[in-house]
Amino acid sequence: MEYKNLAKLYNKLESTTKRLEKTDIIADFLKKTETELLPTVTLLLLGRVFPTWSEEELGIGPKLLMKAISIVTGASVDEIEEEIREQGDIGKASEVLFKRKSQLTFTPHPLTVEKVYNDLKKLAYITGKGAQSKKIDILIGILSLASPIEAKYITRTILEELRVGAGEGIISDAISLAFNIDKEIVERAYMLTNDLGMVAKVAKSEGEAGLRRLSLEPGRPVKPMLAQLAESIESAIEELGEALCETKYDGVRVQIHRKDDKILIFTRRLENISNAVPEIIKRVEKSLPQEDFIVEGEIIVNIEGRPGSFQYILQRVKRKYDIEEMITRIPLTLYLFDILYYRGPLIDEPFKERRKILESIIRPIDGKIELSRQLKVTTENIKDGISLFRESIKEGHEGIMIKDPNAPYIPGIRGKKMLKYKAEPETLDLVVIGGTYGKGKRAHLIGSYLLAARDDETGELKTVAHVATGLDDKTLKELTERLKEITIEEKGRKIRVKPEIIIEVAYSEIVKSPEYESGYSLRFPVVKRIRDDLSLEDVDTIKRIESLFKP
Ligand SMILES: Nc1ncnc2c1ncn2[C@@H]1O[C@H](COP(=O)(O)OP(=O)(O)OP(=O)(O)O)[C@@H](O)[C@H]1O
Repeated sequence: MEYKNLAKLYNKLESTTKRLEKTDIIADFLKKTETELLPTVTLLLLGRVFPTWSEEELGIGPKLLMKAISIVTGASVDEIEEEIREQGDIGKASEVLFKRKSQLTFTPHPLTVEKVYNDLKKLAYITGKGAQSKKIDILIGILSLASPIEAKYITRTILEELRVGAGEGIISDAISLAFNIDKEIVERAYMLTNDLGMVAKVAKSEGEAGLRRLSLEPGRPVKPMLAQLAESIESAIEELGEALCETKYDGVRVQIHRKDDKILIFTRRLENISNAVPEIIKRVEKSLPQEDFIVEGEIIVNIEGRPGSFQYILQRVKRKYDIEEMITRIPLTLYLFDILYYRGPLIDEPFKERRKILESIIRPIDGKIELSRQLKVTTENIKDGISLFRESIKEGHEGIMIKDPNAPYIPGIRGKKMLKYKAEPETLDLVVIGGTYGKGKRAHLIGSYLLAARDDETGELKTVAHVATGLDDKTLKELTERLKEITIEEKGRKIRVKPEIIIEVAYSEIVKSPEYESGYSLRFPVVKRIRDDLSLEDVDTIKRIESLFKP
């Protein structure tokens, strides 16, 4: 397929903000796409080259891309930066620069979707000496064949900021419309496989029956079921009638898969961290059966029997070297709390049954791999739930989870079947999209950060607040360096950055505000921590902010 067709599709999508129109446009396109190409087209529509759970990353920053654009168009890097400032993003700037160039040159070969996709994929595998120049060569190879409109979307794809407002929800609806299959069936197939490309392909080639056959598979991570905040322990238990309450451990959520002899550990953003925590793999091997399974739990830092700070755990899961040393320096405990697969999928089983299965197959190892502490609480013994909360806090944990014993496991959904109650007030996970350099002595530091939330409908990022408190000087320096790397626009003291750093913020109150694109803002926002364990998809949505807003 010619890439021109995809570029035209992106352009059409950008010209409307209406969800239904976008769905129609995509459905039409998917119908016309050959079956084999559907997985590629679906990924590119999402603005990605690799699925979210893949370990591969494009790894191209704005600076490298600008260099390639400069070579292809003849414009200097300063001119490109100027154009980005003027147009507001690298895509539009490239379109303008390529238009200027194309008045001088003539493109002989049309670019194909396959070429763009395959060449971009190659970028992830180039490492070592001379990597930068090899990467530039590939970028030049693609861009020198691109027309202005193609350049607009290729550059945006490379920087992972496609901005055409086609999120997973819209694409899932479009698949249902294109191939005339019930929305719920498409959604469920996506929920179980986590692969919209495969869903599109099966929908087209095998229809509804094919989608119904798709299921959970050990080795392929699924999105975790998320929790809502409980107003109070009492109200949560009264609403559920009966609940299974558990200690809420503050670490990293992991989904552990055993497929044949291989054990894989994924984080909540479905990142594969198996190599970083070999001791956990060994313990899982020892204490769970030698059969395929998917279990879930929380890994926490255990300093002589007390939970250690969340920041330590990030040092462990992000680590790529000196792992053996880290095992003794930062010891970990795994608490298992759910099971999704064992001798077949279990997600439709009620939680109490899943827990029984988990209990029946695990051989706990004290302080190394354990079951989450759990207690059955009904309206008759609410005080026991409250005691569990108090004890958990006293021991240094975060609070408790309050779970519906009869609920199935619903991947990727934040619902009322699993509630959390914490000692500290709720926080928001927001992405940094800009910043402001300080003045005087602090002119070299970015001291204030512009934060955005996600629009659930379109996937667009919308501003919510500036935050300037809560960071120590060391973190401020580190963050400044990281933001410099991903700066895409600079105007005076203000910068715009590629959205990738996620910050957890506490606040005193959510208020309505016309000043920010989301329509809301935060009073007294304070940075709690940097959440390198989250991805853009985990950024809180405007809907969530709305639900936390108390008029
Ligand atoms: N016993 C437990 N059962 C379920 N989840 C638990 C348990 N202990 C700790 N957790 C953690 O609590 C999280 C549930 O809260 P939520 O789904 O809202 O995630 P979150 O957005 O990361 O919230 P938070 O920032 O409060 O952890 C789970 O993702 C998991 O990481």
